[in-house]
Amino acid sequence: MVVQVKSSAHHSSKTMEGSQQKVEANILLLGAENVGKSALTVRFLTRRFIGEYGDMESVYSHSDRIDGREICFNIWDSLYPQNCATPGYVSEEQLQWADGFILVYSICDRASFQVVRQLVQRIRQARKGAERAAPVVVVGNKRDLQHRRAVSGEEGRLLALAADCGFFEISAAEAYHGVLAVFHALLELIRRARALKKGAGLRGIVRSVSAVFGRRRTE
Ligand SMILES: Nc1nc2c(ncn2[C@@H]2O[C@H](COP(=O)(O)OP(=O)(O)OP(=O)(O)O)[C@@H](O)[C@H]2O)c(=O)[nH]1
Repeated sequence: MVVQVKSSAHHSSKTMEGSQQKVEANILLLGAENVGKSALTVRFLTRRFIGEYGDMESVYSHSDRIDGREICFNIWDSLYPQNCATPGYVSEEQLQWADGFILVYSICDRASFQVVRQLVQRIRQARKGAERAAPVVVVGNKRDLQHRRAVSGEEGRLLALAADCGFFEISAAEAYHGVLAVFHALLELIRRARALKKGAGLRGIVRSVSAVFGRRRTE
């Protein structure tokens, strides 16, 4: 697989959490064709919506200062394989690379929602037995197209809740702030997962999702 690196930033070294060193987060965007993965990525990187994005698979690096700390986002804007025979396909390389996942569907496209459902299962299965569940945020994009809605907000929310994922409905076309919230929420989940890595396991990441998304759980 050919992946373009769109900046000079390093992609391999993960710096230490808990110090003032730069924090690096590898974020993988997955989802069916045409759901707006590139639109989300470009919105986050440039604050702009440009309309047409081509079909290049790319990794971008983007540094930002959040809460006084420098964060380097490495963002892999993937292409879903055409005529894919494996539902919810994610390559081993992608699973190994990613610290966190943004799974995108279009609220106008029920088939794309099913792809996200399969992707959630695949990611959860792949990390089964790992000491922590992978941080995942599910995104219903194209919220501006209400008249063409095919997936309710409730369905998206339930899917995310059932799999302990974050959830947002946004419009990459209309606004920057929803896109920013998606990346920042995933970063927070990644940071908490790293902090909990030693010992807390799945219970810890479930609590993290609850904390970041304000969900109350009975134990
Ligand atoms: N109305 C509307 N259109 C959007 C939105 N986000 C993306 N689009 C449009 O949807 C189309 C597909 O967007 P892309 O970002 O290329 O989607 P993608 O998931 O990267 O597509 P692939 O490259 O095929 O995987 C483009 O025409 C975008 O302009 C949105 O929030 N609202």
